[in-house]
Amino acid sequence: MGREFLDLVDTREAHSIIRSLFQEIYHPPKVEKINLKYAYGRVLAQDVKSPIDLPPFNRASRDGYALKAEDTFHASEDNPSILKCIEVIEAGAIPQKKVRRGYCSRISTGAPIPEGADAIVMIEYTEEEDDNILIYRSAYPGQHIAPRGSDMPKNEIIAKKNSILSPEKIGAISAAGISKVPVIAKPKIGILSTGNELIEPSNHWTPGKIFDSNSHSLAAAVKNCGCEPKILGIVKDDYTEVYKTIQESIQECDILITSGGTSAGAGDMLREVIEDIGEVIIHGISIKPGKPTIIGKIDDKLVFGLPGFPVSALIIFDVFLRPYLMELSGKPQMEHRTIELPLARRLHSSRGRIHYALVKIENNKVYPILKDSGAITSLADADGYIKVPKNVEILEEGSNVKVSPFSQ
Ligand SMILES: Nc1nc2c(c(=O)[nH]1)N[C@H]1C(S)=C(S)[C@@H](COP(=O)(O)OP(=O)(O)OC[C@H]3O[C@@H](n4cnc5c(N)ncnc54)[C@H](O)[C@@H]3O)O[C@H]1N2
Ligand code: MOO
Repeated sequence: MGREFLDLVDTREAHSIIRSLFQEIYHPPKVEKINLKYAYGRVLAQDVKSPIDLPPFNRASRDGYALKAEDTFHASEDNPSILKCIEVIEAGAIPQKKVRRGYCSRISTGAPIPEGADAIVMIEYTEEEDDNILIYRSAYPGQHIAPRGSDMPKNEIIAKKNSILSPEKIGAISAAGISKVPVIAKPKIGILSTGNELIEPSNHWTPGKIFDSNSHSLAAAVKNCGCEPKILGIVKDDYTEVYKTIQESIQECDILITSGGTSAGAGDMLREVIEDIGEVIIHGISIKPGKPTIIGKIDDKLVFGLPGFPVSALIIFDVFLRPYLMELSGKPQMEHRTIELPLARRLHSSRGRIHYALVKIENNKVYPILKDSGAITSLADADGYIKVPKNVEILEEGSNVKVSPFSQ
């Protein structure tokens, strides 16, 4: 007998080991400063405060005349106030003249309010007649003026640590004159497929070969967790090649995910390679599918050896990587919601391992997908999975089950 995974750990123990490894290796998360241009969707690593008052000066919020409100108190359509215009202030200009009683300045929206003025009357309620400006409406002090700091005073928090940079937040940050923001660095996740039978989907099929689907499904799942996947390609079941590739690629990423070669087959040497370069922490989890999963550590980085079967690889990713990767990238995790519905037909499970059974939901009933872990179509059909406890062998038709949907 080979030295394959004889010491299975149960899922709870596996979670507890993974949680402490992430805590030990990847905390606190790496932070990088990036240009606001690239910040959409990223997670802020610190509070961002405004270094200035916003608006930075008392600002006109309408086109019209800046004046003293008291000059207009009795103004009406029949009895306009008559003022003299002393200046025209465009947005971006600096007012040169003080507005005194009996005078006004023509002003554009966004321009600074001249000294002495305390209100704006909109251009629609005025008329220019010879040298005079006729004001047909009264104004109250402060009318159509956005005072300095009224939008956001200096040092106020614009966006909080851990918030996701939305278009609105990016707008507010740039309005404060900030062009770079500290964000949580996206963890780089290397993805390597192992197997002599594998070829790229872009290659021509030849007998005995299988298109590599794990690289692509795992890369998408990694992205969905807010991390950056790096597809490293396919490596043959050859000790030296696997050794060299893992040793080199671990340098370029924070976590390495491999698929295939975890089991007891002739070409399965992943365990040996990880042991020779670093250490194997777990080999074998009491879960179905995914039993031969390997978790190891190389150069203080984690390596997850997922089983080659596409269903097994994705289920193990979902159960043992997704929650930790999301936490690492700062991506908010939705509450793990499940949908409770009756089972459409009886489901047999194997005793002794927690069974994650793929299911489809139709007409408010849960249909188990009865293909094996190698069937990629079972994934494409599945809406999610149900968790069958390890001591349960049969779930009867009609019994209520909780479905964990794949896309949260
Ligand atoms: N004697 C035993 N055989 C197997 C056992 C066992 O306990 N004793 N466990 C079975 C279980 S359970 C699983 S799961 C698989 C896991 O095997 P490996 O991780 O070694 O995976 P491979 O043998 O390399 O591949 C399995 C299967 O998946 C296909 N595959 C692999 N990589 C990809 C990929 N990137 N894209 C698409 N398909 C892939 C591969 O062609 C195989 O068909 O072992 C069982 N055997
Ligand atoms: O553990 Mo394997 O992944 O059952 O199919």
